[in-house]
This record gives sequence, structure tokens and C-alpha cells, in this order.
Amino acid sequence: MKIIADENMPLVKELFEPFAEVELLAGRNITTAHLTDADALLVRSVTQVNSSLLQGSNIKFVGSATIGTDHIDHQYLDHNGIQFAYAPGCNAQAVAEYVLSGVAYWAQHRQKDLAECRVGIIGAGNVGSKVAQVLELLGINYLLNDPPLESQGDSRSFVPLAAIQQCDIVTCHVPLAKDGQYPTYHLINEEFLSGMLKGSLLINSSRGAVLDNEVALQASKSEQSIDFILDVWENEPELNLELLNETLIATPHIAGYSQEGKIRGTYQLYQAFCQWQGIEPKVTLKELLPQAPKWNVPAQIDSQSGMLYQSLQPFYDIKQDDSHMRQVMSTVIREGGATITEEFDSLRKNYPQRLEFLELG
Ligand SMILES: NC(=O)c1ccc[n+]([C@@H]2O[C@H](COP(=O)([O-])OP(=O)(O)OC[C@H]3O[C@@H](n4cnc5c(N)ncnc54)[C@H](O)[C@@H]3O)[C@@H](O)[C@H]2O)c1
Ligand SMILES: O=C(O)[C@H](O)[C@H](O)COP(=O)(O)O
Repeated sequence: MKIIADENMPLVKELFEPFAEVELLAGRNITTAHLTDADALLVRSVTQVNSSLLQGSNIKFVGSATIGTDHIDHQYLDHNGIQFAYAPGCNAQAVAEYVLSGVAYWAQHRQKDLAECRVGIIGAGNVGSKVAQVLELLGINYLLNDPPLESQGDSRSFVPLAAIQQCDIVTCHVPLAKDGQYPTYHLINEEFLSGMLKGSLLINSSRGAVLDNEVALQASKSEQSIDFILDVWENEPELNLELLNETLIATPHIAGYSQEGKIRGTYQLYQAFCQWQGIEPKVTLKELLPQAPKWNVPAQIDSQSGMLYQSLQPFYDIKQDDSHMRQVMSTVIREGGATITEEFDSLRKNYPQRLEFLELG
């Protein structure tokens, strides 16, 4: 058995080598030629898994150590009897912690009292639910929008997008879907942005094209003064540097990059692979996860004075990720050395260790 795996997947050799020869490659460089003698392929979100990659190969198992699966041609896998596994929920807490740090930074920067603010969450799945849990912990009001879950009878209360538009903070947690009953491609468009409150905040950590980036650029320069926190970018990794310069916070698709999130991602594929092979897993997730110090949730949030942001800084500081990205991307513009894609990928590959700090259960 031979497995080709993305080199940015922690513990993949440790977990899979007892069963197979494991070859690690940069996700963007995996080609059909690498797969001719391989049986399984383990990817992250940067590898497009479709007929042009898999045709003529012997691949019988594809695993993606991610939550989003818009890089996977599910129809092709189904038609060709290829087993598929992914990692729902693996990094949901990391994204929720990213959103919390972003919201706290915004509140300090714009002198907002979060106790007086309302957050609109679009997409109430794994990530959106964790974000809601964090807001509840801090006593911050929120509304949920999720027409698919609402139509399935989910017992939580949901509001239409028009109500989300009237929130002080809007955060997107939907999958990228170009068609179907509930498309999300450019869900945040000119109509949505122009109806948002003056001086409000929009966070996108879902997929770049959920937000029309061209329209976001115009909105960021308009009198509406909307702040943007963007982790994901349309046409990523070739992001629009003009938009980056207009954002309050810009990061290179790392919202979910906690150590625990990445380890859970690999482990969920390990479990699925063992099940597919009829093998009993030999390692437990608990053995692999680091023990991290936890944040003491303040009894009262004083966000205007910056206390909330400051108390979070020792655990995770979104501003550090933002500063690093701006500094690196400014050298691309000034020196014309490495390309945007190379720098974007390098920021992600060399992302420092980050540990989860909330006890969410
Ligand atoms: N930036 C990162 O590092 C990072 C990390 C994890 C996930 N993500 C992205 O965030 C997205 C959300 O992740 P998740 O685990 O919560 O996914 P999920 O599938 O658990 O939840 C998505 C929710 O969106 C809802 N939804 C679908 N279409 C909708 C629409 N048109 N309007 C409103 N709601 C809609 C679904 O019903 C579902 O409840 C993922 O698809 C992934 O692309 C990004
Ligand atoms: O969908 C996800 O889980 C995240 O977007 C994912 O973690 C992105 O990271 P990548 O797979 O590109 O390393």
C-alpha cells in the first residue's frame, strides 16, 4: 500500500506508516504522475481532487483533513467507487477563537462596547455553532441565519439575511456552493453590503468567494465605513493586494490553524482509513492532543477599554498574524521578489504553533 499525502499534515507519517509507505508532497504540486502507483491520497484544501488529477490512477481512498470540501469533485469519486473521508468540525474551535480575537480587537480599535453589539452569524453548522457558544459565554447577543438547517427543522431560532444585515458584526460560516438550493457564491454582494450598518464589521473566514471581493473593496472605501476582517480571499492564493490594504485585519487562511485542529484533521482521516481497511485504530486522539493553558473567561466584558483584547493576547492575537502578513506582502510589492502565491503559501506552511485556549466542551 502506498499513500501520497500533503506535507502540511501533522503526524501523517506516525499514524499511517504502520500500514503503508507514505510519501509527502507539497499540496499544490501533487500531479497525476505522483499517483500512478499510489492507493490512497490524503490532501488539504489546496489540492484540486478531480478527474484530471485522478484519471488513470489507482487511487481507492481520498481523505481531506479539512472541514470545507469545495476542492473535491464528489461526483467523480462516487462514480469511480473511490472512498472519501473528510474532517467535519476538526478546526471549528480554532475558527471560533479567531473570530473572538478579531471581534475583541475591533471593539478596542473602534471603541465599541460589545455588550451593546449584536453579532449576525451566517451558517450555523460546526463553526457557526462554536462561535455562538463563545458569544454566549461572554454574554454577547447574536442572531443565526441558516435556511438549510431551518428547513430541516433545527430547533434553534433563525432570522432572514435582512435581519443579519442590521447587526453590528456579521460573520460568515457557510460552505462555498455555486449552485443548488442554497448557493453561497457572492452571498455577500453589493445589495448585502450596502444595507449593512454604518461602521459595522464583516468577518469572512469561510471561503473567499462567499464575499464578492471587488464589491468589498468598493465598500471599504465608501462612507459606510465597514471594517473587514478577512482570512479567506477570492482567487486565493492570488489575493487582491489593494483589498488587503483596505482591511482592518488580513490573514492568510489560518483561522482554523490551531495545533489541535490540524491534529484532529489527520486523526479523523486515520479513523476513516482504519475503518475502510477493517483495522482497529492503535492510537487515541487524546494521546496526540497537546495540553494547553486555558483562558479565564471574564465575569464582565469591558471591551471598550481593550481589556478583553488584552486578556486574550497571551493566548491568541489576531493582530500578530495580520502584521506578519502585511509585512510579507509589502515586500512582494516593493521588491518584486517572490510572488503573492509563494508568500501566501509560505506564511501558511510556516505558521507558528497556536494552541486552543477555550474550554467549550
Ligand atoms: N478559514 C479557515 O481556516 C476555515 C476553517 C474551517 C472551516 N472553514 C470554512 O468554513 C465553512 C463552514 O464550516 P463548518 O464546519 O461550519 O461547515 P458546516 O457544514 O458544519 O456548516 C455550514 C452551515 O452553513 C449552512 N448553509 C449552507 N448554505 C447556506 C446559505 N446559503 N445561507 C446560510 N447558511 C447556509 C449549512 O446549512 C450549515 O449548517 C466551511 O465550509 C469551510 O469552507 C474555513
Ligand atoms: O476547510 C477547512 O478545514 C480549512 O479551510 C482548512 O483548514 C484550510 O487549510 P488547508 O487545508 O488549506 O491547510
